[in-house]
Amino acid sequence: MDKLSSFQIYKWMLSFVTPYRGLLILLVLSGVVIGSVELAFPKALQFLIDTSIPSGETDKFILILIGISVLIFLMVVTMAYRNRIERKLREYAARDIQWSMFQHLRTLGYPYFENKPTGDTLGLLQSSVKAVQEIYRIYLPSLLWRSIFALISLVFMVQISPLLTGLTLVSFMLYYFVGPILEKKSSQNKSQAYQYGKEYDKQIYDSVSAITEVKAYSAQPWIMDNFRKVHKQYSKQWLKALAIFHLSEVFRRFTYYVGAVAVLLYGPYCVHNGTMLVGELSAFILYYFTLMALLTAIMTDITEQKILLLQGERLYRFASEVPLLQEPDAPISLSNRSGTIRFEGVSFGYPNGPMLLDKLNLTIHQGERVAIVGESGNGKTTVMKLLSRFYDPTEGVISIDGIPLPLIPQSELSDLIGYVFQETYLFGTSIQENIRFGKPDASDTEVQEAALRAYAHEFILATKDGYETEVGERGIKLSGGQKQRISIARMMLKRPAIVLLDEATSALDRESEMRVQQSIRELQGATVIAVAHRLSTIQDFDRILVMDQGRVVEQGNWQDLITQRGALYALWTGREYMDAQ
Ligand SMILES: Nc1ncnc2c1ncn2[C@@H]1O[C@H](COP(=O)(O)OP(=O)(O)OP(=O)(O)O)[C@@H](O)[C@H]1O
Repeated sequence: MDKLSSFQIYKWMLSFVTPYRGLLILLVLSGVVIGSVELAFPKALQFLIDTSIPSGETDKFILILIGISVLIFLMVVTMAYRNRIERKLREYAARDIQWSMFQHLRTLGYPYFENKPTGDTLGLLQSSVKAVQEIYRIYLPSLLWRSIFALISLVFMVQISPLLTGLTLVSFMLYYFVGPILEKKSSQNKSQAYQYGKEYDKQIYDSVSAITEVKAYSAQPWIMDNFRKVHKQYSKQWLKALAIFHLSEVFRRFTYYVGAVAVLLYGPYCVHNGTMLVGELSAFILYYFTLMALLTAIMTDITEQKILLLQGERLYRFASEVPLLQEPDAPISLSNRSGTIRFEGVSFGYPNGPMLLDKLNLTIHQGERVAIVGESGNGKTTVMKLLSRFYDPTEGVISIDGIPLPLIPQSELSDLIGYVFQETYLFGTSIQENIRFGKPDASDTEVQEAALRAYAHEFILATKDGYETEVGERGIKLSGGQKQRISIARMMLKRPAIVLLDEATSALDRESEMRVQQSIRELQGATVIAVAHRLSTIQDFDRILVMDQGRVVEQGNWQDLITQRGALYALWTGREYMDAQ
């Protein structure tokens, strides 16, 4: 993995602020106004001690006080204005980064989700985004105003005594010789602690999402044991990181007071030899303490931001992740027609995996009903995934109506295809909403018609609230067969031109399965491609493809292939017993 500099990451994080540079400029200007007024007080004190008191010119001092009162009023108004623009700036940037990450996640597509644990992605979109948002909400505004105040204080200090200013800054610079070493050590330890924290988040996610398995296997002690181990490492690492962090804090304070002692020793000497007035020294000391408080706070901000940079780096890497599948530059529209599907010399292997499909050639005509059969794990589902363009082939071309898939807009392809997956995912909402997912603008009647055709209507009516029944998280309150029928109803509602059924009826009883098969048969003009292990369900398909080792080794209708006594016959006789069950 390339090493990224903090500057690179910080620049990227700040890019979410640049669209609001107008607000940023206003924020800086208001900071200058507020800082100048606030820091005028030591100057007024200096005038009082050096000029007003010795000369007895109280009129002038009263005039100055009136002037300061006007400025204070101006400052209070500016403060209210500054708070408003600061709020806008930080909330806009925080909103934009969250939205941008979410949008990016969508473009990454299927391969990303299949290869990244969900816990990781959730952690990224929740904790990392939140951490980076703190930069806009806390650190950036405070760094801005602290830097402005520090600069103004420094200007006043130099104006009073450049020599004394140089002397105090030397003590501050002392921190830089030792501070960065401690800070680096601290952030390395915190980085390690974050890694353990990530692992901890992942374990929490896994234990919640696999609650059924945990219960069924009485795995609670095992889970708790793992938790304890990771949590122990996590808290130990944090304690270590914090210890080093506090050591650097102590050292910073030490340098702070070294400077103060230098001012207290050298300042009176300057007054004594007449190079400085008492009022000037008093004002200088006030400016010095203000400046040091600001500089040390800036240092703390920078150190704390460094820790957030680790989260920023995770997000930056995520944002730089190039989608495996790109939208076409010059798309060709299919206009919702399907046509002939062709696989020409298609080879494919999953990233970092062995080759699965080996120069596969396949033609499926519009309206044809084709079943793909074969031993488990030999690539049947993969053929469906490639046709849906979840992945691109390593070699060869897949086309619909002569147009290669990469040239078809992804949204059109999704509209064209209705995929009923091996595992049904239901959202934790009502049955109705879960079916409507297939066509968001469908009427209630359309939803019910789709449910009827998926042979789901009757069981839905038998549930407590009918179509309004909540299915629980991931549909936990429904049986496997019920979930499958809802998933089929979704597809029926969508009425796609190409229907992909991956073991879509495997959890149904015989009667439900026959009814659903009949409805699928009635899908006018649709091309149907089905993967099935229960061979009895595909006997009336127009064509059966038998796959072995990434190739189609046999194809034809049921009768011909069984008579031929080849690969299908071998599968059939091997599975007769299973089918009879
Ligand atoms: N996302 C993935 N990353 C890596 N390997 C994968 C991925 N998905 C599937 N595989 C592997 O690819 C091979 C083929 O999987 P596929 O799901 O296409 O088989 P299948 O013929 O449909 O199996 P089954 O009949 O059991 O559903 C399997 O060995 C599987 O482990």
